Amino acid sequence: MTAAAARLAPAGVGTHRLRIVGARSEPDRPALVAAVADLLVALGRDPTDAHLAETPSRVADAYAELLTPRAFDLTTFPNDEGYDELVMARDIPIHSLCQHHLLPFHGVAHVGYLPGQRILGLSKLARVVELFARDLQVQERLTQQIANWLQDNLAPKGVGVVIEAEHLCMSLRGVRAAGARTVTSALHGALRDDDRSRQEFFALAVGAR
Ligand SMILES: Nc1nc2c(ncn2[C@@H]2O[C@H](COP(=O)(O)OP(=O)(O)OP(=O)(O)O)[C@@H](O)[C@H]2O)c(=O)[nH]1
Ligand SMILES: [Zn+2]
Repeated sequence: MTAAAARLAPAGVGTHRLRIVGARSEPDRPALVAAVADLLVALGRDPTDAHLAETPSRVADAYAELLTPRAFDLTTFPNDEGYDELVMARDIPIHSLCQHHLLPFHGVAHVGYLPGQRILGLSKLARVVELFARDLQVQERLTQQIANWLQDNLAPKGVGVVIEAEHLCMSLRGVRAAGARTVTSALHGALRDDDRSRQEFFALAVGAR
């Protein structure tokens, strides 16, 4: 998925930076523009209408933006003080596109880890969420990808991810269960295997509301 195939050395001194670039193929813009123009015609609309004339290119740009994660530096620092409690970023806004209906799902992600030899720049937790959310997704895979990636690239003692999201395909159409939120989780290391750490993670992630 990313250029971060090289695992960050878990030990070592100083600040480490690893450039992360989403490696997904770029959408074919001309094909996308033509497809949206066809969609408008199929919907019985006049594509020369002043409001619709530029819609195919706007929609193409919108999809390209929604499906392209921003590149970032994965910055880590030595855990000099041996901090050994959870680091938790709660309520990270998350937006993605449902793979089944191409409609948005959105909500919040709670991402935590138990540091090993290095700690992560805090903003990077939200950046890793975006790295995988800007894709055609199902919520279960998205949750696992974030947890797996952090486990592989940060080598912490444990990682936990919870996502709470509303799927517009479930609220606007179909079953029309407006307000229903789907909750998924993925755990690694001590957050999966150690009962106390696991309970603490879930208490911090979802218990405090
Ligand atoms: N597991 C999972 N299912 C999802 C996700 N997003 C959407 N879906 C579901 O994908 C399913 C597709 O089912 P289908 O029966 O083929 O589609 P449909 O006829 O449009 O289904 P309804 O939404 O029930 O009208 C639906 O139940 C959606 O709610 C997701 O992130 N994870
Ligand atoms: Zn859907």
